[in-house]
Amino acid sequence: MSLQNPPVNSLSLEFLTDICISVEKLEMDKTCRGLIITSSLPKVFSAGLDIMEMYGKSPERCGEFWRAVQEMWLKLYGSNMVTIAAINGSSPAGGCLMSMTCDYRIMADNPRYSIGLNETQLGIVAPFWFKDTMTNTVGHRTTELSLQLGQMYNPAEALKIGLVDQLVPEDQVSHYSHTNHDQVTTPDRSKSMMRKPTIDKLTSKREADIQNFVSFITKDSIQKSIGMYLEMLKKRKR
Ligand SMILES: CCCCCCCC/C=C\CC(=O)SCCNC(=O)CCNC(=O)[C@H](O)C(C)(C)COP(=O)(O)OP(=O)(O)OC[C@H]1O[C@@H](n2cnc3c(N)ncnc32)[C@H](O)[C@@H]1OP(=O)(O)O
Repeated sequence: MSLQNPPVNSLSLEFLTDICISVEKLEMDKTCRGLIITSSLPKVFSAGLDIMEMYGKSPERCGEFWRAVQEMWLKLYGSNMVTIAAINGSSPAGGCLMSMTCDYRIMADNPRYSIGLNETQLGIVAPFWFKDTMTNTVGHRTTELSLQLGQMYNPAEALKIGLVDQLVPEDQVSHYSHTNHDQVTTPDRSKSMMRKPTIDKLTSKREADIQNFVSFITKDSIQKSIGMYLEMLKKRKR
């Protein structure tokens, strides 16, 4: 599955819906042995959630958006397929979350790229299931530090903390993803055994999580923080 939503593969409601439909189709296809997620765009795997979906939108629309974010996570984290993230560019926040849903992460060894949960930089606290996914990937202490600082990691740092499993030359990300994928035939029961408690936690609190998100994100103070962050993103370009 090659992500293609220019300019930066931000995860809008529409794009998330497309991703969910694609994953569902693959999941039902008996001939499909697994999934490699990568990006069709240069330099960016995914810029994470589309910030415009969280800025100046109605509570109803925010709720619909958040349900789609949850759905993407539930489908990928709970997938019966062998999943590999071929991270061929930067992958902040929701992009990092998406790659952490996979069984294995291969990243392009380019020091210009970064990966991590940077929500704190937007004045936002990462939701509990973002936090849980990271804890399951890199452990409690590293997650605590990482979330408190909104830390982004270059590929070497990401490898060191176990946020990614392998670094490869930029032009060989696809090759190595396929080679690794071929070595694994089918996920055994240990995958669902390890992930079930985390999945059940969100499933049982899904509606409350949507309500929390909507009331948090529509607060004036949070809207102001997001507005300032958007301004900063645009200024950085000039
Ligand atoms: C109680 C519970 C409450 C829970 C609330 C929690 C909610 C969840 C919160 C966060 C999850 C997220 O995923 S938020 C998104 C975070 N993402 C980022 O901070 C990434 C920001 N982007 C970048 O760092 C860079 O754009 C990049 C490294 C990804 C790519 O850099 P590049 O130089 O190639 O591109 P530009 O920076 O020039 O960007 C091009 C263009 O795209 C716009 N842009 C970038 N990222 C986003 C985004 N995530 N959403 C929407 N738009 C984005 C950027 O502003 C540029 O736009 P213009 O061309 O119009 O200037």
